[in-house]
This record gives sequence, C-alpha cells and structure tokens, in this order.
Amino acid sequence: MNTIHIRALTKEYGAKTAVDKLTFDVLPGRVTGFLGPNGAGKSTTLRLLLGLDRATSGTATVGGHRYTDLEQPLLRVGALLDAHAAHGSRTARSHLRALAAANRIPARRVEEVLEQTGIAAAAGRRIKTYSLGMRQRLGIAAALLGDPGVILLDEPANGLDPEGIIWIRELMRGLAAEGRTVLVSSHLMSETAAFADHLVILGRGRLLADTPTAAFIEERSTPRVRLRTSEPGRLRAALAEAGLEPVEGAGHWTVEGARAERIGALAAREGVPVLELADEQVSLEQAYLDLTADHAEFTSNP
Ligand SMILES: Nc1ncnc2c1ncn2[C@@H]1O[C@H](COP(=O)(O)OP(=O)(O)OP(=O)(O)O)[C@@H](O)[C@H]1O
Repeated sequence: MNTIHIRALTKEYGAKTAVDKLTFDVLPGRVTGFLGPNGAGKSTTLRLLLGLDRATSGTATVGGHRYTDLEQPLLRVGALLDAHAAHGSRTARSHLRALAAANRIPARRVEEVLEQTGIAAAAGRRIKTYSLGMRQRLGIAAALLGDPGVILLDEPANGLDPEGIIWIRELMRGLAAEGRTVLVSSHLMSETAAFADHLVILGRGRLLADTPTAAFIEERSTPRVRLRTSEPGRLRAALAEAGLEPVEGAGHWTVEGARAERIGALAAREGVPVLELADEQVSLEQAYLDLTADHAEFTSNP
C-alpha cells in the first residue's frame, strides 16, 4: 500500500522533455536515494507524484492511487520539496497547527514533530528568523505531521550542519526500519552512500540505474586490496609467486586484481604478519560520476 509506482512517466515542457518514459518502483522498508545531475528530472518526478504538475503521459501512483485521489493525502504521503514554502511571518508552531487543522490531524502531532525534528525550543519564533537548516527541519516536521507511510525528501540535508546531517541520516533510516517508503534526492554522494539501501539514478529524464547501493558500487569496483605488513619483503615474494604485484603507497601497499580473502590466505600460509587488510571499493561518487558522465545537461570544461 506504500509502494510508489512510476509507469512510463513523461513530462514535456514545450520542446523540452524533462522526464522521459520513466518506469520504476520505490519499495517500503528501505531508503531509496534519488540521484542524477542537475536537470535530470528528479524534482519534476516528485512534483508529478505529488500532483503539483500534470504528466504529459504515464502515471505516478502511491499504493495504486494518484496523490490527488487520496482522501487524506498528508496521512499517506509526507513531502519536503522546498524549505522556503512556509510563510515567514508565522511561527513554526502556528504554521504546523494550521496544516494539522486543515488536514484533520490531531494538534498533539504538532508538538511531537517539533520535538522529533529538534525545533521545539524555537517553535514560537517567526519562520523568517530561521536559518536554512532550521527551515529544513521545519519542512521535515511538516512532512512527518500526518505520520505518513511514504516520505519524499528533496535535498533534505541542504543547510544542515554536521550534527544535523547525522540526525537526518538516522531519522531516514529509522523511518525505513518502521516499514515506511523513503525516497530522498541528494547531490551529496558520501551522504547518500551512508543512508540509501537502494538507488534510482536519472540522466536527462531517463532511468540510468535502479539498483541496490551495495551492488551498484560492487559492480563498478575492480578487485583491489589494501594491506600493511611488518615483513614487506617476504610478502612481496609470496605475492610475486602468485603472479601479483603490490604497489607501495603512503604507509600501506595496494594489490590490484585480488580480494582480501586470497591475500589473507596467502599471507597466513607464508606466516607473514598482516597488520591491515581490506578490500578497496570505488566510492559511490566515482561510480555515480562514471555512470552519469555522458548524461549531464550542464558540465564545466576541465
Ligand atoms: N516549469 C518548467 N518549465 C520549463 N522547463 C522546466 C520546468 N521545470 C523543469 N524544467 C526543465 O526540466 C528539466 C528537469 O528539471 P528538474 O528540476 O526536474 O531536474 P532535477 O533533476 O531536479 O535537477 P536539480 O538537481 O538541479 O534540482 C530541466 O531541464 C529543467 O530546466
């Protein structure tokens, strides 16, 4: 009931195709990172899903229903699209109370989400005095107000300090662990790697990848091991016999073309002490850049 279905979704703005026959599902119980270069169509997809714009063709539904057909949409889908959407002359509390009243949400939820997002102490202040990070927290509070099963967040870490970034990461993981569907767009790759179980990646309005995060990184990593030993001479000889050539780096060695299991077994057989041994993977950022290199609408010349 909380699965998002995007089917052949297309949005044209005049001659520009912002979203091009997109098809994918977003499943409950995990955090899905929604990635793509600037202009790839992420915000457009979210806007179409929320009924803020009309699709040229195709459908975007939650639990089989269009957002605009949901009886109490805020109780089903919570979204943070634009942290500046709230009226600046209101206080955070009055903003959330108005939202709750309009959607038949009990007023006690206002205090709960103010606590949950860490802005309870500032709830009586006018929103125009809020920092960007506090506005983000308020936007997230509004998204959580109806205790929805589906949560859509567009760049939620925007403006958050390091402590806030850890908080939002834990919040999203917690929401997914409760069985909710969490779809989060971001340009911060190391952050996305830390919170997303699954990735949906767009390029120029088209689907480039729909994959578990670990598999995406694994598939783009060539086997490589990082190690440290107190007896480099003996280990080098043993590796050479196995046809492997370690390369010396700053305080460690790197061996291309092998995994930690093999090197560990080899070192154990030779009785060489190993002080550090780990498989090295490409970062999500590198894997993402490799995938999207040809699909960026705006690129700078090196
Ligand atoms: N209202 C509009 N009118 C005309 N073109 C639009 C409109 N909204 C979006 N576009 C175009 O559609 C494309 C997709 O934009 P969109 O904002 O969905 O991308 P995005 O992936 O969210 O990018 P970003 O990461 O920069 O937020 C872009 O080329 C954009 O210029």
